[in-house]
Amino acid sequence: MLQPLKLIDQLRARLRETLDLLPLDANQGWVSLILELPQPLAMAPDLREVGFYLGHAQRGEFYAGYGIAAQWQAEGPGRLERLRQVALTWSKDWVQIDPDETGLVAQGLLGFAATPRPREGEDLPNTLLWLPELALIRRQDRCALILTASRPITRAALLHRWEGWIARLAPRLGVGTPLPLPASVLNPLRSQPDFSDWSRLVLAAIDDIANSRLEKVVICRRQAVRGQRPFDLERLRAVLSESYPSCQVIHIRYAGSDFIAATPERLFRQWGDRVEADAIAGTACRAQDQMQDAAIRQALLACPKNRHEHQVVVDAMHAALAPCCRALEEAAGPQILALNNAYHLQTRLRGLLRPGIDAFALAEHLHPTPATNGQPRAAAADWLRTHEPFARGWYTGAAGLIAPDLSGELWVLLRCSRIQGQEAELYAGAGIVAGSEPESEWQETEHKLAAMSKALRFA
Ligand SMILES: C=C(O[C@@H]1C=C(C(=O)O)C=C[C@H]1O)C(=O)O
Repeated sequence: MLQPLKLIDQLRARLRETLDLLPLDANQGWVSLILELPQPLAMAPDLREVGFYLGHAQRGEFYAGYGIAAQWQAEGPGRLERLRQVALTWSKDWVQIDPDETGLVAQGLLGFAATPRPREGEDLPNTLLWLPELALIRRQDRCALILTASRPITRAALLHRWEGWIARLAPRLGVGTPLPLPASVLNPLRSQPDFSDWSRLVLAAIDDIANSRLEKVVICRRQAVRGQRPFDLERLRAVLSESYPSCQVIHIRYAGSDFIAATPERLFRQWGDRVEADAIAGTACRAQDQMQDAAIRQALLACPKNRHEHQVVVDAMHAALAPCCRALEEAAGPQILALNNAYHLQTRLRGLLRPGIDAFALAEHLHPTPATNGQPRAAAADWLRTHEPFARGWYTGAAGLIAPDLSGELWVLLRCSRIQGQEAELYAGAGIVAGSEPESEWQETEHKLAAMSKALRFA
């Protein structure tokens, strides 16, 4: 890695060399400058200000955004369509200059809460589309810095802002990935619902399933914990990436609140006229012992209750995608998705899209799937609104990157936590179908909560 000072000088010089390429006319819109970084980065630093981070260790990718060049918010029915209308202007109003021919593009973050109706106690906007002022991107071995601003803007103002970002970022680029701290103790605070209310909820759901009002509903818990030191989010990102390399680590810091997830569940990826979506439902906790672990895997594949719970999700996602696609197929399955701590059943759907179907339209059709809400969709949402004792916020919502051509990839926000200083609120849920039992579903949520709580102990 270059010495920080040298890097600052190099980036400043490149900025001054390339600034004249930017069209700073009086037109409204945005402008981005993409500058290649001389060496691949191991990680994206947390500059401790408003920003977001999406990283996938196995793919060797991250996209970190800092500051706000532009943002749009929406809520209520039609929330995604309203933001889609904004993003449709990107292709003509967002000029991106890539003088180093990196082939990388500036993207926006799209994120949204579980339901379009905001509820009290939610601290992130219900639906948010966000262009950061500075982004660090890594794809395979290629790394770039992307600077973005709203137009019109003068060259002098741009230089001042962007040099400021480079000065703040460059000294942090040479610093390696933070190591886990010695394990500390987490004290559990309240769980909403507690076990007895949980049992009542699960039994009520099973009743409504027996009465054919529902086929499946996903009931969730919120568990508060207190650590012995303020959590270090940069370290937490590193611990989560190391522990769950196939998961997408998503960190959003906005309006003084930190939301972080390490999710195994990709809602979809869309590029050109293609879409891939993953149905993930059906869970078993893994064992240390290899023989026992192999038996758990086989038992999950053969378990009628889990297969049914999974199939409900596959069928609903198939039905949701069908109107968007001119061809749609699902892989033979289900397959096993193996995480460090759990096995899930997974089925991949692949489709060829009809013209005009972009990432916003796919999000609108697909979200929420019965993996996190239930089936039928509206009945399950009503049931949860009247029964669940807290606002889910962004938990079971989705987030991901959207490119200027409105293609993108969204991840379901699971295995996540809202963090404030030394306290964290963790979320987890379990799918209830005929044959579910309160005790084992509670154990499943305990296990899912542990994915985040274990990592928090080292941060
Ligand atoms: C709801 C959660 O997970 C979802 C529910 C699953 C299940 O019930 O088997 C499995 C994966 C996720 O789709 C969660 O992690 O909180």
